[in-house]
Amino acid sequence: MKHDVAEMPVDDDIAPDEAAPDKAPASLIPPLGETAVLLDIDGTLLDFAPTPREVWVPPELAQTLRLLHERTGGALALVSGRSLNDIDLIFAPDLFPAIGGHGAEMRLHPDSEAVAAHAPPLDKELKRRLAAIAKLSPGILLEDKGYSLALHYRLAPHAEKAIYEAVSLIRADLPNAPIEVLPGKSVCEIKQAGFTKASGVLELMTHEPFKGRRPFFIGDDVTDDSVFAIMPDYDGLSFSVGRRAADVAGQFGAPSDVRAFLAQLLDR
Ligand SMILES: O=P(O)(O)OC[C@H]1O[C@H](O[C@H]2O[C@H](CO)[C@@H](O)[C@H](O)[C@H]2O)[C@H](O)[C@@H](O)[C@@H]1O
Repeated sequence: MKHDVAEMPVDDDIAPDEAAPDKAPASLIPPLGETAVLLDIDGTLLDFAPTPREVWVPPELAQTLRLLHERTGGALALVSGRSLNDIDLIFAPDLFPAIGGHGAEMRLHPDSEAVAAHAPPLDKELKRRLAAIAKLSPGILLEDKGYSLALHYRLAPHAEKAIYEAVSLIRADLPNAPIEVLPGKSVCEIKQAGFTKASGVLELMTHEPFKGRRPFFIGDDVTDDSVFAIMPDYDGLSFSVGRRAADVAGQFGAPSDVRAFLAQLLDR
């Protein structure tokens, strides 16, 4: 069966575009007191790991994020497909402002509760049917975020086609269900419709301390494209990682380059 273009999985081994600069000059970024720093997590700040729980936050990165958060007056946010709960476990003991679940959740200050939970949980019966897809092969991992379910196949790459076919069949049975399929890097995620990372950022930017600042966003995945597209609305900038995306001011080769760039912003 042919995948819908919008549902095609994403290759995370795409070679960086040789014609594009492989680094973003720190001089493009306004002084930190005027900037909002918006950062995707997996594949941008952190190297990919075989499973979602195996990622590692280098201590130098944690320190860089703490200092950037402080020097921007709190205007640093993680913008992730992960749930807020998961983000907090990964970066523990640090807490940062964050948009989680591709825009389903948002927290403006490290010590505040989530101010927006835009998504109801996925229908239980639907979730059961989707979860059964994991039985197609050993190595397929389920990640349940409540408002979405992710089927990870990094450990079972041969199962990619079968997963997308099984998801398509379930969707065909439920043409009116308010859900969408989000292809990611070695993951197929089925989420409630009606929110994206961009809708999360649009809301975030209406609140202090983000309001009125010039943001920059760094991301690697197709789910980050929606945020790249809205940065010009704020006179902001976007940078991609590992690929040349539309609307970006530059690109990084790998997460290690992003980490070095962020540290460099503190030295100016
Ligand atoms: O928006 P992001 O912060 O980039 O999050 C995207 C997804 O990241 C996680 O999955 C990905 O990273 C895992 C760890 O490296 C990797 O094993 C997996 O193959 C990747 O798809 C996370 O588990 C998802 O919930 C996020 O949506």
